Amino acid sequence: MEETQVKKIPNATAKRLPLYYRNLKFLEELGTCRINSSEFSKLVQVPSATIRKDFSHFGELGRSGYGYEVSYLISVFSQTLNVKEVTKLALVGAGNLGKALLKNNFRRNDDLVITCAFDNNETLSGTTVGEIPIYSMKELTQQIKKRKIGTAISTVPSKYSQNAIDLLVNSGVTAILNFAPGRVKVPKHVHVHYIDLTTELQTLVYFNENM
Ligand SMILES: NC(=O)c1ccc[n+]([C@@H]2O[C@H](COP(=O)([O-])OP(=O)(O)OC[C@H]3O[C@@H](n4cnc5c(N)ncnc54)[C@H](O)[C@@H]3O)[C@@H](O)[C@H]2O)c1
Repeated sequence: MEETQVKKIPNATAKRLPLYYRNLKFLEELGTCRINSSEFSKLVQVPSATIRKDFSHFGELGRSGYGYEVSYLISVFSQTLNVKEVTKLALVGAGNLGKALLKNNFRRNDDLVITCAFDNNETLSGTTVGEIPIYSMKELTQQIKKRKIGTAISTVPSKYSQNAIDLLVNSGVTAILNFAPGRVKVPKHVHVHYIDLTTELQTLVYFNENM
């Protein structure tokens, strides 16, 4: 996100920020993407002119006639309030590598957390790794939507990963970290990053032997 030009915020505005933030998170939970100042005014019980004035201290946050993007307001206000936005992730393919990632669960990074996993091996469904539940693939769409997850990790072997990734994409996931080397097809709005440990190691060995 671009740095927003924030001037010194008046105390009265700063005091209202937590109220705005709490209600924006509430709107986000409801799936509201955009809101104008008069709608927001009814929710927070602050005059819309005050809201517009308050928001103006953070630069150009919205457009007249269009309103404000809820997610953008949240990201700007969370910086000022120093609130950490946690990215919730899903994992598909709870095999050897998948379980290792679930056990680790980015414990050194508070901003990333795997909250659920999926596997087509029915014997894994209903089990947990630490506190992370493993669901069957039949439950994937419902869980991803309910948890509002946009980013997933796939540790499904290449041979089967297209199926798993199609289901993720059809459930609303737009960013995927794929540990299987086989290339998958996704729509343009979806980003896939590949982590190929074999290639990384071969490159390392090459440099070790030739440099
Ligand atoms: N294990 C490692 O150290 C390691 C390291 C680097 C890369 N990889 C790559 O990661 C991938 C997984 O490796 P692994 O060792 O964990 O394999 P694994 O066989 O232990 O696990 C794969 C899991 O995927 C599940 N699965 C298969 N098809 C599925 C589908 N269509 N939908 C949902 N789940 C499905 C299986 O039930 C299984 O639990 C491979 O492509 C491998 O090359 C593994």
